Amino acid sequence: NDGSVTATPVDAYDSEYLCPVSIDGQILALEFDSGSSDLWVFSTSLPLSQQKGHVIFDPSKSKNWKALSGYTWNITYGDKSGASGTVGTDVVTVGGTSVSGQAVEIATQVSSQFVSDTANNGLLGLAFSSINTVKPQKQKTFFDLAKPSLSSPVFTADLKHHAPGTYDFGTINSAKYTGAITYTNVVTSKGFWEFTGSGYAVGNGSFVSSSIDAIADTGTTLIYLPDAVVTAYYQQVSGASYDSSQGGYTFPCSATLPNLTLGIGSYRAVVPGQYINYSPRGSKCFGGVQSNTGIGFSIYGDVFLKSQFVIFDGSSTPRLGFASK
Ligand SMILES: O[C@H](COCc1ccccc1F)CN1CCCC1
Repeated sequence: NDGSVTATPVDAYDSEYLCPVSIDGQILALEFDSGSSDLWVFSTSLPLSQQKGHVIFDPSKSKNWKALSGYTWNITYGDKSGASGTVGTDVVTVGGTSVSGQAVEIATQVSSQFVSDTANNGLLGLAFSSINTVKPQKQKTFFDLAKPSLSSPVFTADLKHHAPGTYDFGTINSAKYTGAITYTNVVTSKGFWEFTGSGYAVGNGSFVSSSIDAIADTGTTLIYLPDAVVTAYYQQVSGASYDSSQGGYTFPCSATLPNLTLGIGSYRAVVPGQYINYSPRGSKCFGGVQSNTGIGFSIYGDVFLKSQFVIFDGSSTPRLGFASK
């Protein structure tokens, strides 16, 4: 049974998007993350100080809860945030899509970034199950468990700028995009939705062909690209500079930002310049495009994804589809 769920920006900067998820009737707002593969929740097993302000899952109140004795999980994300705990299974419903036997990872410890982000009550991972962190046996993602019941083994992301969007499971809603969908192959060896971009253009400048190894990551806020692209971009922004104290490129908040075009095959995905004015930071504004140095690949995060209609095709040959909207 196909489903559709609203993805609501957590703040005025679209720093993350949260979706309501039902765990045997207990509804929590979770961050859908195509860059990881664990479904974990704030729980009654956390210290009270870490529970404060969050919606808490209480397994003792769930009729369908089955503890997995001796199973544990421990995850560290790219931004060094993390969480860990124990595991059970339960019935998990997202929009109209319900799965039973879903591994629900109960947090017994979460890092300070999660404690302070009180709108976020956990994550629903949508990357490949190969990178699920549960031991002694890794567990399947919601998408993997839902696939057999979906009309087609896909989910789509229609995130929006400063507005609620949707994740759909099982169907590609042609009312949500314009023109043709361009598909590109995915490499799953790192467990991510990883693909090769074909190049970039800054503003009305000419397109530069170059292979960009990237992942499509709904759990990452910004776009992280090779230095050559990032310097070329901010050269077109008057007053822009790399500010090591802020950890990235900043510019005067009054600056006019050029569009950034990112190639996917022959398709040209246009990120509006205004999406790249991410947020005020100190006396300047912080850029939505930053360097991928230290990450090992590029990340097409929410600043990019919200400019597109994106198909995550989980068929036997996984691929990503992109269309304008
Ligand atoms: O940790 C991510 C952002 O990390 C970016 C990233 C992704 C993949 C590899 C290396 C990286 F730096 C954001 N969190 C994910 C879940 C909560 C927020």
